Amino acid sequence: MAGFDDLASERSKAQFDVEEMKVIWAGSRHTLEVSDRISRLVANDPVFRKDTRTMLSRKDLFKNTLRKAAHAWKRIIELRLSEEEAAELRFYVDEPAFMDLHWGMFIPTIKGQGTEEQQQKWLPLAYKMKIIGCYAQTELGHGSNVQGLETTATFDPQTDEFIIHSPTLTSSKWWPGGLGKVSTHAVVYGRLIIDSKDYGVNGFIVQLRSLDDHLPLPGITIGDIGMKFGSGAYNTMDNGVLRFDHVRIPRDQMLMRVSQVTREGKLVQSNVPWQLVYGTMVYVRQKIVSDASCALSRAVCIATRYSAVRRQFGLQSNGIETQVIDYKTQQSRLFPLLASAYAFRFVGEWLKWLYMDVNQRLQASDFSTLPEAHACTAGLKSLTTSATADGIEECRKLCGGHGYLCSSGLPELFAVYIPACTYEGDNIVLLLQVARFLIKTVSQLGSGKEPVGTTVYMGRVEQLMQCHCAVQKGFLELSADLVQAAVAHCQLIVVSKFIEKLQQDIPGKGVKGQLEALCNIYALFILHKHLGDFLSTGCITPKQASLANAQLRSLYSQVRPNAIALVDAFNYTDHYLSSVLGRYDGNVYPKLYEEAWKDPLNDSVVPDGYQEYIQPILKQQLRNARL
Ligand SMILES: CCCCCCCCCC/C=C\CCCCCCCCCC(=O)SCCNC(=O)CCNC(=O)[C@H](O)C(C)(C)COP(=O)(O)OP(=O)(O)OC[C@H]1O[C@@H](n2cnc3c(N)ncnc32)[C@H](O)[C@@H]1OP(=O)(O)O
Ligand SMILES: Cc1cc2nc3c(=O)[nH]c(=O)nc-3n(C[C@H](O)[C@H](O)[C@H](O)COP(=O)(O)OP(=O)(O)OC[C@H]3O[C@@H](n4cnc5c(N)ncnc54)[C@H](O)[C@@H]3O)c2cc1C
Repeated sequence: MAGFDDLASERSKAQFDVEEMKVIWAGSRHTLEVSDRISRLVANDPVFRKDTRTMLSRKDLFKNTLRKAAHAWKRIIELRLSEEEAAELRFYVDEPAFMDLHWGMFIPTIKGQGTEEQQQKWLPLAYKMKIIGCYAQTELGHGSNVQGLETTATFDPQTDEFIIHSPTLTSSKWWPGGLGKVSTHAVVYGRLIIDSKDYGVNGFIVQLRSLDDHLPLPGITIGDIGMKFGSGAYNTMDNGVLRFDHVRIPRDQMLMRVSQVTREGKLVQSNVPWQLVYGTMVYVRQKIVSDASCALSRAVCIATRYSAVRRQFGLQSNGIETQVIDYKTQQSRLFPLLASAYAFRFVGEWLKWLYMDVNQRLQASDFSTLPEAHACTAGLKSLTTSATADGIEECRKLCGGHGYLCSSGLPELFAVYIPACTYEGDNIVLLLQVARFLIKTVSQLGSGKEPVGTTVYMGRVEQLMQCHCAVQKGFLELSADLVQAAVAHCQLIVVSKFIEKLQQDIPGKGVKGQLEALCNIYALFILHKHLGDFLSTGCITPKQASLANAQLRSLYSQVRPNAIALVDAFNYTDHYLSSVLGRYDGNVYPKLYEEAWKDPLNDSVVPDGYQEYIQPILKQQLRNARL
């Protein structure tokens, strides 16, 4: 079989130990073992099939999502899976659902912003799934501007309660995942009001639905906000709308690690920075960076395997056409994405360490690295999600027409992924946060502090910042330029962390050599993409730019024989890839043909509606012709 032989031949060319690269990609032998075992568990369970998703109605799609979530939970209990294994199971089930927000936001918020007593009360309920929570911050009128939220939480000293209320239409909670149909509770962000004084935004635990009949509690109006982009995609998630009509909660349901309200209605600030109220967003942003490397690697795996199977033009002496992966244009589009997937994987590993380090410091009341953690998580979330969304679309185009079929897996992957550029912080708004951090850093440079990083990339950031700061105009006036400097800063971090990864012990024949090539491809590709910055800031000369481009082309030739092995190292099952084009065996054409006939439109030879609407036209034309 053509495709199968092509991939088998490609795999025989590998110049490095793929099994060792699998360990590097997974992070450790243990993580690889868990990931491999759980991915196969999911792939072999018929309940977790994904091929019907785009053909179901919204209600059937959502019911099936609930069925999968219940089955996942049952398997977690039956098999006594650890939280690590359960998270892997959620990853390979590969379907946005309320569980993401319950485990990924509701629980971390209580852990990060609740007192010890509040954690002891609420976490056991949440861990045992006796309650299901969501993160209700965004409103119809405000998402980026958290300090602009309108929901109120007014303290009533008479009854020792907070009154939660939606004073305007725009104060309706809007978007929270899991809110629309499933969650029984929410962490609700609202304005703390005591004696008519507004003390800004805090988090409050509010029960939304009865634990008996799941009906909304008194004063609660709640529902789904409607269909979103694509047919399957994120429509497995019940993003919801929620309004409060003077709903009362006990005082002890305000999350009080950052600020406390006493029985007398006095606000007491604890010794932690108020920004901890934003702490969950930092946590999720660092997870989103890891998710970006997964989504991009998935698209690159599909496009790389297909590029090795697809032959077009270029008849060779043996009468066979040329593999499209051999075209330099295909390589110049595909290999930087392959390098980016590895780069984002390693910067995601570092960011996870940074987040854990910040949290350990917080335990010791050391808040010194919180600003850097915010800037890094915000900036890298923005950079990696934008590059990944664009990269998935590029992979679709790299697969030609077949990339546009749902059976390629790429349209669905794109539709599910692209909200990552918006949720957890609009990417431009987050880059502006990085710009603010850079301005502060540059202003401190006079105090003898030296920036660290690779010379050319560091010089680009410094020069971009100096130019902008030197102009001494207002932040808003310069914001479009400052975003450019923020991107440069984040790209510096990605390159630096890739270089640091290469300085670690990397076992396996040829593994380090391949990673060095990918690191150089990423660095030179970004340099080429932003050549104007590097030249205008004098970081490199035109001659150096030309040499860099030549080196990039040479690196593509170095990666070419290893491309299939480099994507095999992601160790994705065909079930997870869910792509006829990205099959491990390369058996593309027979499977494409087979998939086509599964479409419901082919259930009947003559389609519904033909006799009713089209045949009369033809008959009328025939009658006219005889007249
Ligand atoms: C056993 C079973 C297990 C089953 C397994 C399941 C496992 C599942 C795991 C899944 C894990 C994760 C899921 C990943 C997928 C996620 C799915 C989608 C989720 C989407 C959720 C959301 O979208 S939630 C809402 C997000 N909203 C935002 O991000 C809002 C963006 N806006 C802001 O962040 C802020 O408003 C702002 C930063 C833009 C502005 O802040 P502000 O208005 O306060 O003004 P300033 O800019 O002046 O900031 C004031 C100072 O505060 C500092 N700051 C700001 N933000 C932070 C922060 N986050 N942390 C720390 N510090 C911050 C800022 O720097 C200023 O400081 P100074 O300069 O010193 O004054
Ligand atoms: C799929 C999905 C899931 C979500 N899940 C949740 C959830 O579980 N919980 C939750 O609370 N929220 C959730 N959200 C909401 C999400 O967090 C917000 O949509 C996001 O924070 C962006 O805010 P916004 O929608 O108000 O956009 P806006 O901020 O209104 O952005 C609109 C445009 O204005 C620009 N803009 C805004 N402010 C500035 C500025 N200061 N300077 C320059 N440009 C600016 C933006 O760049 C953008 O181009 C979800 C959203 C999506 C799409």
